[in-house]
Amino acid sequence: MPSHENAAPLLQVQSLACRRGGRSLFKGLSFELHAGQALELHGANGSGKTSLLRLLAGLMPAAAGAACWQGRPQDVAYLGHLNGLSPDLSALENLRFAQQLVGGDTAAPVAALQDWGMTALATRPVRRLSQGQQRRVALARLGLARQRLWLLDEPCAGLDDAGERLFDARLAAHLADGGLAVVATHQPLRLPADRCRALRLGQAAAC
Ligand SMILES: Nc1ncnc2c1ncn2[C@@H]1O[C@H](COP(=O)(O)OP(=O)(O)OP(=O)(O)O)[C@@H](O)[C@H]1O
Repeated sequence: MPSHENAAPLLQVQSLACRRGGRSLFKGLSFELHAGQALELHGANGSGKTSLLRLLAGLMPAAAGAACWQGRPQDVAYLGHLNGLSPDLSALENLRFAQQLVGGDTAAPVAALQDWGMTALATRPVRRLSQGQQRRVALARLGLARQRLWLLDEPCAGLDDAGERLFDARLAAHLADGGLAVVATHQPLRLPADRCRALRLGQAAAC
């Protein structure tokens, strides 16, 4: 990263190994990420992208090696395949609940839903939103806590073209603000080359 290249990396992964179901998914995995950088994770179904994100989020233990985050633990946001929204609450109620947990600007949930083109649907129960609309709500919530490290699993799943462009803009702004991201994706991220690196995990689709 131009302005952060000489700074110490904020995320350091050293010789990381992961086993699931008695099988080795990867081992000897090492990389570093600086402020303003994203790492895109590629690989076949079952190659271990979600597992790596869960390791980085501290949701499962590594078989060997270490992932060291230099920031505060609460500065890490994980968005998995599931959106983690309360289906009986509206989009706005979900975001207001999330905002109350972190404090800060009480107007932010309304603004976040507006940013994601969800104003007209803000008061509809989440269970009555489409998959793509629910993903938009989850991504709108992601920006509320202003966590520095984003761990995202197929963030654009279900999004239409306009939604993907919104995601591109939000991710670029997050990185420009000194944030970091590790993103499992089957599509290349549309980021400037100096912002983004790629890592491909081993083949495992039929394992
Ligand atoms: N709870 C579990 N217990 C045991 N093995 C699991 C569990 N969850 C996943 N696995 C196995 O771990 C391997 C890696 O799964 P993972 O979800 O990390 O892959 P992925 O690269 O994210 O796949 P996809 O592209 O399909 O989302 C798979 O072979 C899967 O069968």
